Amino acid sequence: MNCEVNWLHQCCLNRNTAASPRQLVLKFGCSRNQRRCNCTTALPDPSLADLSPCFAVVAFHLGPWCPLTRMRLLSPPTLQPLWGWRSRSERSPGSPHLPPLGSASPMELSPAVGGRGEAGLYSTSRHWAELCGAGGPAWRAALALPCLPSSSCFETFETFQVPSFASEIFVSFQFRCFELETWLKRNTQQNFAQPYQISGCTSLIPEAKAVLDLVDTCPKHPKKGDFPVIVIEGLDATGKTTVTQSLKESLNAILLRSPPACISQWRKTFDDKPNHIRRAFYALGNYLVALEIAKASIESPVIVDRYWHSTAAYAIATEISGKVQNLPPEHHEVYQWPEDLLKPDLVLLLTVSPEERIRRLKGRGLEKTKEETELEANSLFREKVEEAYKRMENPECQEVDANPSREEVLKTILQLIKNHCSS
Ligand SMILES: Nc1ncnc2c1ncn2[C@@H]1O[C@H](COP(=O)(O)OP(=O)(O)OP(=O)(O)O)[C@@H](O)[C@H]1O
Ligand SMILES: Nc1ccn([C@H]2C[C@H](O)[C@@H](COP(=O)(O)O)O2)c(=O)n1
Repeated sequence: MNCEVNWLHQCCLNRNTAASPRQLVLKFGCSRNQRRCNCTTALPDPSLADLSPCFAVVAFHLGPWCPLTRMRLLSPPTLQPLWGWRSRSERSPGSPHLPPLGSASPMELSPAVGGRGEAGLYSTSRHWAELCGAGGPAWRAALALPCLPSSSCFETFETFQVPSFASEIFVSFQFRCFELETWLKRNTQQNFAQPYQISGCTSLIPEAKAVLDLVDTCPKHPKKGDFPVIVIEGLDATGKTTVTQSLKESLNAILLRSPPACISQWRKTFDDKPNHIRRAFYALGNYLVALEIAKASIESPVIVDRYWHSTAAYAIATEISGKVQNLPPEHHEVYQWPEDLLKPDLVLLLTVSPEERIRRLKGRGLEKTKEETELEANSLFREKVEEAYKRMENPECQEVDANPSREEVLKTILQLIKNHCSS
């Protein structure tokens, strides 16, 4: 089964989509007062997110003198690659200089005030993860002059003269995305969807092959049996494990979880990979658990601890920066269930107040995952995950107030199941 996770590209929707549909804007400016240069990138076109694996790089060509201090700037070669970008979610090991895509942040050019510059857009025929895989600063080495113009790795798309600070103006370079896309395709022979498929990284991550081999053994479109399939969703520590265990006993049900046991030994490996690869793993996990659901639901009711909605809600919340309002609008296709994935009969979303969740997390005292730490620290992220859950459609998530006692929550859920599944 070639389970693509291309839909996740949609999660890379940028807030400014409507404003400027197909333009990539790089804005450079120098300010005498601030004594530093700024570079702002905006990536208003979601389809451009596909290009990020062949990420573009802006290099800054510093002039030799600072007119303010009359000090010599950097010694030649003066072309200093200072900026790169990639998918917003990908963190760059070893590169504190690469802020998340779409964010505005000062370039580290303080000592170079006044330098005339040259900005360039470059591409790489290699995937970001591959460049970073070597231990972090590999991308820097790959960018360093004189390899830029001649490198097989990087090619120049276009370069621009950036005026000196004295003009105190900001310059915008607008690349027409269509041209950029065409150019990159021609020059890199990349299929942009490829890096988003787990198959694209089997040479980098041996476990990916093992996961794909397993998925290949799955029949396509497995059918659900006659017994109900109930999924329990929610943020961590909302009580999913507690509820699913109790439901198992009360309903004499089979309890499954996604990702399923057959791939859980590789979970740690993928949790440490760039987000899109990690997500591909979880997406495949859902397809594998679907097979288990199909078999189990022939024999008895099935309870599933997390399923597709988890993968989608966390992915959307990770990819969308800023406020909850930046989430794709309701009914957007990112909230739709994948056509080829077995659908459950009922999805229940456990919600608890932030205070109660923290109480429960503390009470549990287990080792936290990277994301759990983020969830704890970042209430905005948590809100976005929960809001994304609530926007899911077909099947939607039915919210359950899980603040009350274990017994009360179980009673509510059993009643919901009875109402839903007996009709
Ligand atoms: N209704 C409840 N009232 C009080 N405490 C609860 C309730 N439900 C669960 N807990 C406690 O809260 C903690 C978290 O519960 P649980 O492990 O079931 O959450 P979870 O959603 O499965 O978490 P995760 O997704 O991180 O595995 C546990 O210590 C559990 O005993
Ligand atoms: N089907 C799934 C299951 C889990 N995830 C991700 C979402 C979170 O990052 C993390 C939570 O898992 P837990 O600690 O509750 O086991 O795993 C997913 O994307 N898809």
